[in-house]
Amino acid sequence: MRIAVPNKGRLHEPTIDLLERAGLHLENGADRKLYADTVDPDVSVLFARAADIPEYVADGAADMGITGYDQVREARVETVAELLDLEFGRCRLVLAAPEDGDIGGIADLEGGTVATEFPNVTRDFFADTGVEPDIVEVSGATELTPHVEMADAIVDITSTGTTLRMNRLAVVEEVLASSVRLFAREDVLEQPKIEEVRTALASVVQAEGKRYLMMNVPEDRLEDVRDVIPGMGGPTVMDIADEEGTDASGTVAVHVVVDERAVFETITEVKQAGASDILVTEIERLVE
Ligand SMILES: Nc1ncnc2c1ncn2[C@@H]1O[C@H](COP(=O)(O)OP(=O)(O)OP(=O)(O)O)[C@@H](O)[C@H]1O
Ligand SMILES: O=P(O)(O)OC[C@H]1O[C@H](OP(=O)(O)OP(=O)(O)O)[C@H](O)[C@@H]1O
Ligand SMILES: [Mg+2]
Repeated sequence: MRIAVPNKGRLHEPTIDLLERAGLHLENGADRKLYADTVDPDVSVLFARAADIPEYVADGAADMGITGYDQVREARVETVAELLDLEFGRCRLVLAAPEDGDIGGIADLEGGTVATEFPNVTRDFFADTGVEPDIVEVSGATELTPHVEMADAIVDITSTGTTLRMNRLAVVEEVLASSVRLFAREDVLEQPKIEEVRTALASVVQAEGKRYLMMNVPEDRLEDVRDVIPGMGGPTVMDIADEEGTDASGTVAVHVVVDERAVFETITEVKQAGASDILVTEIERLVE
């Protein structure tokens, strides 16, 4: 089983990091080779350009792929299926035009020109609108084209909006929302390894933004503590043995997974409800 992953650019590092955290440590691949092995003898990695990955998977050079949804859509591959949203590399493809120009809406582009690195996505977008501008494919610096009379508008990636602003361009319409996805070729979907890899990566995504809380609670305050815990699926409650090894301590240990954003409030509330010795830890993986 081979996974194609970005060889450079902004998706490379986070993708490698995700594989590592999922337990798929890379081996023999640190020196910018084309392939790397992983600790799992049945899983190897192929490094490719983010834009080429969907095609590599469709053609059989790899079985699974990790790249932006925008690239999957642009490649128009029909034989791959999405398995998982990896929830990083979030960005939008937008139709944008000069702030002070005459393009205020899609209709203003009839007979006009749109420059983009994503001609297929752009064509599909306009096909639904009934407006038919010329589409010019460029391979970078798309934001400059409206200022050198090459195009009336562009379809390009934005996330913080800085690049658009710097080039005095304003969003006319959103074309596509993207994030990085795990996908596989349809003819290998039934292979058990695919599900193993999906589960491992999903466990990392699941753990992101979650914290593990442990605390001691007097048995007679347990209900009060339980009432203020927002945990997923309810807390785990365990007896604590006292010095003689019997469980007569009257105290229980409560463990719970909570959303990172709820940690601060939860600590205050469980403390008021009688909990003590509260411990907060990160979660590496969470297999559901
Ligand atoms: N500003 C951004 N914020 C978030 N995600 C982005 C941003 N720019 C690009 N991406 C995502 O990363 C993918 C690859 O972009 P990146 O810039 O890393 O590669 P690239 O420009 O194709 O690299 P290269 O051309 O050097 O191979 C995009 O298809 C998109 O999914
Ligand atoms: O909304 P922003 O946060 O400004 O991000 C948008 C920019 O990010 C990407 O470029 P990147 O930085 O990857 O450079 P590249 O053109 O070399 O790929 C994209 O092509 C935009 O130009
Ligand atoms: Mg880029």
